[in-house]
Amino acid sequence: MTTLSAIPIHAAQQAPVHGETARAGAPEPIIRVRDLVVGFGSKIVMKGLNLDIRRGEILGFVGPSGQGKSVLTRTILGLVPKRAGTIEVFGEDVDGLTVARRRQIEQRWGVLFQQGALFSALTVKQNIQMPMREHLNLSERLLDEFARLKIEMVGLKPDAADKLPSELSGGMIKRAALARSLALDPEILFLDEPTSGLDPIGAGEFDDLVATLKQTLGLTVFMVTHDLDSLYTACDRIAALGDGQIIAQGTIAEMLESDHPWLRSYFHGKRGRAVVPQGGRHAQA
Ligand SMILES: Nc1ncnc2c1ncn2[C@@H]1O[C@H](COP(=O)(O)OP(=O)(O)OP(=O)(O)O)[C@@H](O)[C@H]1O
Repeated sequence: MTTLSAIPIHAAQQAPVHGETARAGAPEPIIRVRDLVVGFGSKIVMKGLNLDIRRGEILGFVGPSGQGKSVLTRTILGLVPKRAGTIEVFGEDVDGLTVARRRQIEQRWGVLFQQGALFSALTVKQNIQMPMREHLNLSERLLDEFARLKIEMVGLKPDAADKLPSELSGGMIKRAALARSLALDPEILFLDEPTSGLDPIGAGEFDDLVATLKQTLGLTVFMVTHDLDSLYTACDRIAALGDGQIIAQGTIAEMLESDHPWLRSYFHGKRGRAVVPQGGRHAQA
């Protein structure tokens, strides 16, 4: 690593923010959702949901299809309006934020949406640099150096920098999109089904990468997933959504003990049973 690689973008570019708590001493949880109600027309998707995302954890978020996992993510990100309830991010109620403060907070999270979302006309390097250009005022030399670091961080070869998304495999696209979500050195990563579309080996490698990044960068990760392997190998805790509320949360061991019918069929059904013997790397976290 070069000396430059040790410089966090935050330190170089972002002035301390009023009321900011230092990263190491921040209060838990990093995100706190209370009594959340979200709906579209007459359809109510969140019915008084409560959830904490704790600093430094990988929280796997599961639940039947169409129950609102993506909607919750998008609501926390401010992309879907809520009807009631509170969302606190980094200890601040998002309802009270000024536009400028909101923008500062948005720089502290990275998002990897399910539909990849790399710009097809831009190279990997240009994709990664896009959030940096939008939020930071860096020289071209620093932009190139930071993009190079992000590419290295996600395990892509340096020559991926100048490739277009169409020249990459599915796994490489996921890694490039992850590199872009890390562009601003976020504290939280939101991953929406990050291993969907990957073969089991590629998915396992991606899970390992996320777990490694969590350790090395001190990230908090909120991961929407249907992937049982991810729950066993990467997640510290799991929260399950059902009928607009959290029906259970805890370690994989605790989820396995749940009597809830959906959780029983999810974890103890045919696919769940197939995964159990190979899992457990993080089961006792
Ligand atoms: N913009 C929208 N307008 C109307 N309804 C919406 C909108 N976004 C989501 N919904 C509805 O909200 C519900 C929850 O959708 P969501 O995509 O969050 O489910 P999910 O749990 O992530 O599903 P999956 O596991 O299949 O990805 C669905 O019934 C969906 O049709």
